Amino acid sequence: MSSLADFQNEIYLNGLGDALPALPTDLTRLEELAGAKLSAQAHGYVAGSAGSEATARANRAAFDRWRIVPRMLRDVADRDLSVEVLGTAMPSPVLLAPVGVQSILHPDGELATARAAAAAGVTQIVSTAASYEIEKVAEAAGDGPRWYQLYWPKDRELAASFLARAKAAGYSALVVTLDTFTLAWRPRDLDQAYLPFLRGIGVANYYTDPVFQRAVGGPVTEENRDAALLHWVANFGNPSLTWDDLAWLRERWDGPIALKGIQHPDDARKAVDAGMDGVIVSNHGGRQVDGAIASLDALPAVADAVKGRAAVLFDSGIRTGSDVVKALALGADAVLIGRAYAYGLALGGEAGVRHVLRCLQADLELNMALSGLTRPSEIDLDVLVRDR
Ligand SMILES: Cc1cc2nc3c(=O)[nH]c(=O)nc-3n(C[C@H](O)[C@H](O)[C@H](O)COP(=O)(O)O)c2cc1C
Ligand SMILES: O=C(O)C(=O)c1ccccc1
Repeated sequence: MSSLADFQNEIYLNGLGDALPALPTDLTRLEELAGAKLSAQAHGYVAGSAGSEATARANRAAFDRWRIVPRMLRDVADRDLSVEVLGTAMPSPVLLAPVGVQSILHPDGELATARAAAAAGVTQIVSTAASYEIEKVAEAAGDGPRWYQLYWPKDRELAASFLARAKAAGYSALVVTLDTFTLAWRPRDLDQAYLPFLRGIGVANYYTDPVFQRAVGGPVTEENRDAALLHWVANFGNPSLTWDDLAWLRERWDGPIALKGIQHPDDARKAVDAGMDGVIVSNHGGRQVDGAIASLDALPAVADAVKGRAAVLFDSGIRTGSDVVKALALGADAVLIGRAYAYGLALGGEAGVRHVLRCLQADLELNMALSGLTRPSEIDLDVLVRDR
């Protein structure tokens, strides 16, 4: 019996703002509140997307074109939202997407997120561009489930070092992000000439790495700081990678691997052919290709192409429980949230992320139960109609 929905009664009985953070329970309202709290630069970085932000808007609009058709009298008393994805047990089909540079949101950054995720048993995907070293994030997570997200650097030795460190620190699965070998045209950041890395945020996992240090002639200090930054810029991404390069990765990581940024069914098939265990249907929250298809619209064809052969995860635009139901109905096994928890972190640190997780999971369970659904495995296309 799931207890994720108990949060609803807890709020009614005790209220928000006493023991619980006084944050809205409608997670779509967090962005605006975070805007009032964060610097214009940090808010622009997180809330912003690529170009005219057409894809970011399309991501949200796509959810609105589907409607859930609730079913009655189905005995939904016994509910269980738990799933297992890539060998990891989860209380619900919700994970925390890799979000780098979290110290621009809150001084405790990924450490606060790790504590909140671990307390909920929710899987945190930790970015190569985290503001804290992945070993320290792992320590904050304790027994909490964690996956590692690789930004595949040009230097193969550095990539190998990242993988070895992630393995040693207990990250159980690998997520390889393909859609961001370089940052897109992002007007909000360009207009403010703002990049976290130029301020030394998001480079901790590079600067403390022995392979990186060898390349810049020792530990990064005041003296070689500019050289280190140039080396980071030159190495962050590799635009010349092809599908053939995945064999190298497959040989060096013995756990599950998922490719993030898949939008075309042929790419999903190629991922399976290359021995990958999962795909993450994502357009990076609209932050990369402006004018790209809404991620939800890309999901059904990708799921059709590989379902049963690979885990299908989804992100870009998830804000509510009904969004999760729709993504699962359209073929996802689980979803990732990005900005939703990033704003929680900005507004309330660890408690803010915990709040977001509790709200989203309670909303999801109630939405499912009231629709006649007790388990994620019951959610399929029959649950939805296209809104005309
Ligand atoms: C501030 C910010 C930083 C991000 N950093 C990373 C990252 O380091 N690695 C990565 O794979 N994706 C990164 N993403 C993309 C997220 O993993 C995810 O794909 C996206 O946020 C999903 O869309 P949503 O924000 O609408 O949930 C980032 C997103 C944001 C908003
Ligand atoms: O901003 C992003 O979307 C992103 O993915 C990223 C890339 C490098 C470092 C930090 C975040």
